[in-house]
Amino acid sequence: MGVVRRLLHTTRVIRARVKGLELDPAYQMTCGLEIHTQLKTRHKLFSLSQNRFDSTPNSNISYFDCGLPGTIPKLNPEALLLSLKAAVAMNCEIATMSSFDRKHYFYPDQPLGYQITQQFRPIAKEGEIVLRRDLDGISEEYKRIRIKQIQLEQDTGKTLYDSFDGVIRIDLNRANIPLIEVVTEPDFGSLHEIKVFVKKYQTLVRYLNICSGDMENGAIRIDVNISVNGGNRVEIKNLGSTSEIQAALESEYERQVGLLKEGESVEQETRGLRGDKTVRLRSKEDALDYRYFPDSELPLIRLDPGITSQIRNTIPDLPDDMILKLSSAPYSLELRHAKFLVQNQEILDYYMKLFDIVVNQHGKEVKYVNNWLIHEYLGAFNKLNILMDLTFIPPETLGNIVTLVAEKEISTASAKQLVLNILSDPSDSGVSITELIEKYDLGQIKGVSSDEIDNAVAELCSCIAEENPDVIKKIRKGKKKAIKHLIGLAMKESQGKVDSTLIENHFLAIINDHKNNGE
Ligand SMILES: Nc1ncnc2c1ncn2[C@@H]1O[C@H](COP(=O)(O)OP(=O)(O)OP(=O)(O)O)[C@@H](O)[C@H]1O
Ligand SMILES: [Mg+2]
Ligand SMILES: [Mg+2]
Repeated sequence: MGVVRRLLHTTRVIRARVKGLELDPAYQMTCGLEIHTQLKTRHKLFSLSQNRFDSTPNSNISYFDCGLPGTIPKLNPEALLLSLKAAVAMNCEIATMSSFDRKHYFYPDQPLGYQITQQFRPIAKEGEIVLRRDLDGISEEYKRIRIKQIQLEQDTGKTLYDSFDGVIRIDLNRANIPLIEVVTEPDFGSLHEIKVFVKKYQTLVRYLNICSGDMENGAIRIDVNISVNGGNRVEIKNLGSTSEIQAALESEYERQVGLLKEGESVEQETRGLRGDKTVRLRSKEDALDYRYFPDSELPLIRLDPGITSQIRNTIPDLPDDMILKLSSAPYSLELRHAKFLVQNQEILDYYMKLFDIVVNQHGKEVKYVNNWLIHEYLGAFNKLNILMDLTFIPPETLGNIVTLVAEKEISTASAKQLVLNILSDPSDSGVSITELIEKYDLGQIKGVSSDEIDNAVAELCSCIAEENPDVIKKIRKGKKKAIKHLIGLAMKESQGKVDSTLIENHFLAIINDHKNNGE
């Protein structure tokens, strides 16, 4: 449902998102991001516990996740593979030799007393994500956001502060879930660029099946670093939505500009977002404070020098290439629809199958595929207010229906009705289309000559026109869209069995006639 709403209201949502932080040209803002991304593996990073976010607290843990002495980490190769896919997709240089380090700090949800991460030799560095005016709506033609590095690391557990009457509880289900931390260079100059980047990053990781991409359950969490006019950077930790990023940037930019206007300097520190204001958590630790040192229990990761091209062969066209491909021939989708499909893999797969059936196998025009999938089928879920589930009408069945429409075996109105009927009555799902057409009496009128149909439609249309003189007047005065109302009435009377273009032509003739008569 959500996706359909998102599609049908795209322009409105984008407009709402663009407004925000107003920058003072005398105070230039510079930002960089650290993006913690949970990898979609079956198991955790260094143990065999399951990687899921929806279990009862402390039910998905092993001795290693709890930090019990004597347990030893073993790297999950699936996590390594996903981090490499991310690296290749961001055009990074993959390290043929990387290693793990311990980052020491005390926190109750991190029982080992350190986090295993990659401080000295990360898995990948020096990549980029390119923002584009045509696809991302930025003001410059291209804007390159450099990726400084990608490191593979463990997530921590969760400290639960609320709901226990002043008692703090710890849930270790999240401890040791694999993450990549993607660190950008400080290349962002506006909130809009950050929002566009985050959206693009989310699409990329979802599309490659690296991460669920859901910010609402913490699969992506972002630290924003911000400085003004070359001053110290302040890091705002753990932002879980674009609106939190917006609030953090607005509040922090205003705070730093305020300090500079008073002639004071900005201290390098770590802050958090409370409500819509940033608050100080601590002064920024130096690498020294963490006592980083190599993890002696984990061997080096050595990779074949040909690894980049091997991984590249396993990943499909990247989202931008796919969007460009879908918005040109033979697919010819509107740009916003192409983007929507790339953001929703399941619908994209469905589209490709439907395209194959309707265009390749039955030789019909692509407009039938584009219109029937996006407006009619997806729109029908919206209309009936039911959760989107593409299995209701498999692509083969919708392909059949669409082909029948293209061949004028059934009218558009009948086919729309058929789609709605199948969605409203799931027992129809298994029944053949021919039987359904019969069951609902939706076929075109057979055994009657086209002249006879034409005469009947002419009569019907003039009756309707006579009963609705106000509408006819409106149309004559230039409100051309009002003709839809008349067509709707005629379709209803004819139970959708007559082609709507035929009805429209008759009404146009009547309207012109009225005009000619000077009425
Ligand atoms: N002058 C600056 N203004 C704003 N952001 C900056 C500036 N210089 C660096 N940054 C950003 O600060 C971030 C530094 O992240 P990095 O992970 O390298 O170090 P860290 O924050 O010290 O480490 P961690 O928080 O992981 O312990 C990057 O996103 C980078 O783009
Ligand atoms: Mg970092
Ligand atoms: Mg940081």
